Amino acid sequence: MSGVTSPLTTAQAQLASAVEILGYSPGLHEMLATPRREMNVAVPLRRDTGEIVMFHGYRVQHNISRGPGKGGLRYAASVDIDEVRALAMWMTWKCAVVDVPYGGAKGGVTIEPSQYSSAELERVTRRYTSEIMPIIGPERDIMASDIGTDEQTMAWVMDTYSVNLGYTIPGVTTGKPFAVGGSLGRATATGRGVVHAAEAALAEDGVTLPEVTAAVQGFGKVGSHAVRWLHEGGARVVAVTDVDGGTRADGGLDVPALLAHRAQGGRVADFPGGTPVSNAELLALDVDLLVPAAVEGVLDETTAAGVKARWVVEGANGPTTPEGDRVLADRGIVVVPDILANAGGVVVSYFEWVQANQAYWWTAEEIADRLALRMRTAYDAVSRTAREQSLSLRDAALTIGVQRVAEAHQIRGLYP
Ligand SMILES: NC(=O)c1ccc[n+]([C@@H]2O[C@H](COP(=O)([O-])OP(=O)(O)OC[C@H]3O[C@@H](n4cnc5c(N)ncnc54)[C@H](O)[C@@H]3O)[C@@H](O)[C@H]2O)c1
Repeated sequence: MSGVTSPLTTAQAQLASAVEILGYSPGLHEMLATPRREMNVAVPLRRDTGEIVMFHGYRVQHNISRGPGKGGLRYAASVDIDEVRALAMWMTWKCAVVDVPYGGAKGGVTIEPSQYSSAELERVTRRYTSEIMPIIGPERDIMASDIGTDEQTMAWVMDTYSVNLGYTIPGVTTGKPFAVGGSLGRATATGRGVVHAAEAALAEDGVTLPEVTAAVQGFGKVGSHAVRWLHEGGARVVAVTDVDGGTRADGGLDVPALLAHRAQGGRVADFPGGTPVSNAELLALDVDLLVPAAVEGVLDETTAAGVKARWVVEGANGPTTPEGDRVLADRGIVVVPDILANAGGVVVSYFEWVQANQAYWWTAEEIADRLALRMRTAYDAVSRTAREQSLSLRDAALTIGVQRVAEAHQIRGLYP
């Protein structure tokens, strides 16, 4: 992590850059920068031992001009209101870039989930959900999983919301298990979308997946599926890390064996089919494609200078600081930005919400085809804008997203 540039500073600098390109007034800039609603809640937990501990939780609706708020729920020790504000702002631009009818939101609880039992996490989730009930709902703000939360967390949120209102409302969360109104293909969607974005970026240089080597940081809900789809697409995945470090094999990791090792509870760093590699080493490996899919701020001025990859495809939100961005751009490295590259998750979340609201479920093939089409359409629009206006892919994506949100503001008018 950079330690210098916080996620909120990064998000604000990115917005400022888009506003400058678009020539917007200071007033409109401020309106776009300011979250519409924020909720700060206390989350007391009775531990399994009977002891009471207090946590803090947040829900930020950065913008709701294009539709209900949409965004994940993060459980991590790093969570604070500013991190949630940054993540909510990125959701606003992301939903606009892939043109799903949502605003941007995010939630978080400052808790290290690995330190608590499943029963404790269930109680934290139900209490947090009850506290933010007034501002969430399928037409208000729809939650999904993020770092430290999963399908089970989303089922608890949906159940708590539904029980309190007296009937089942699957559309209040996405990323739920299929048995309670989830969508086929949601669990793998973000990773799959990352690979669609990578393929589109490579294709601009006439390169295909089987011709490239790749390194992926993060082996969670995004990283593990990105690794899987990269492998299935023919790329040679040579290194993977998670929070404890990772594994490397220059001839290519045996990805099915790594996924099986992980599924059995093994640490990536202990995978017998590779040699150890640290997170810092992974970022500087001599590979074609680098996919940071873990946490914010890992590519700063210093680490960006060591990147040897030709393409960086951002699976994580905010993995590159503005200083890191400048270094990568100066070195001619193509960065496919987070709000485009990892948007596959929110695209299939949108499909899940649509299916839940109409109580009619689509096939896995329909979902995969529609996801691929959305990612391709969004990539092409961003790439075209970048070419026509001589912008980076990041500035092009931000410009498209910010412009769509500003347009919604302008058409709706300022009340009163
Ligand atoms: N889950 C989604 O659908 C989704 C969608 C879009 C963006 N994202 C973003 O992708 C990133 C990862 O989310 P996720 O859902 O996969 O979370 P996750 O909790 O499932 O996985 C996180 C992974 O990152 C690793 N990690 C944590 N801290 C690290 C560190 N300091 N250095 C290296 N690795 C570290 C963990 O070990 C784990 O492998 C986040 O930035 C998240 O906001 C997630």
